[in-house]
Amino acid sequence: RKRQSDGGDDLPPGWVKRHSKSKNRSYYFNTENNTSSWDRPRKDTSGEEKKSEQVKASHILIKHRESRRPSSWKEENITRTSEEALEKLKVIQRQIEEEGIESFDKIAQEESDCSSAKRGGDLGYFGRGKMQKPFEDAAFALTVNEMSKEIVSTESGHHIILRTA
Ligand SMILES: Cn1nc(-c2ccccc2)cc1C(=O)N[C@H](Cc1nc2ccccc2[nH]1)C(=O)O
Repeated sequence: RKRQSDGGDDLPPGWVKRHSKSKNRSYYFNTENNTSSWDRPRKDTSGEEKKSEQVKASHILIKHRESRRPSSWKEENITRTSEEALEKLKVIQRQIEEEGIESFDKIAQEESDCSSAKRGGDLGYFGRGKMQKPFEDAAFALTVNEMSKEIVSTESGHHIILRTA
């Protein structure tokens, strides 16, 4: 039997690449339903098997001088350093841990440098591919009503995240 030259690693499940002696060319055979095709079957890219899952999250963002946009509703020109922003967010995080998760909304309104502050930091629902990757990965790793233990850093600054749905 001919070894699969391409390893068949990007063929959909069940499909193997074979060689037709009579036609002297490759063809594809599906060992699950015994169908064959001259054309290489494509992986299902409709994404139906990809989870179209969404999460809902709120966050508190503290920006710094190297933030992508070092300005916010709170401060026209943000000059604190990244380290100072981190320290400021750690204090906020401890305050929420002491006061309880229900204080997140109020504290976000007062402290967050994101324009979502006016909504208690609520960003609404989002799927993968929408937010900056470190933020997305952290948000999708949380369970509902869980607040990120680690501070998450993106090009916008430093965040704490609360997943709400
Ligand atoms: C993603 N997003 N949603 C809102 C928002 C949502 C609801 C109501 C008002 C604003 C603001 C933003 C946004 O990007 N804000 C940026 C800051 C920022 N950068 C982020 C990176 C990841 C997640 C949220 C983030 N927010 C800004 O104000 O400079």
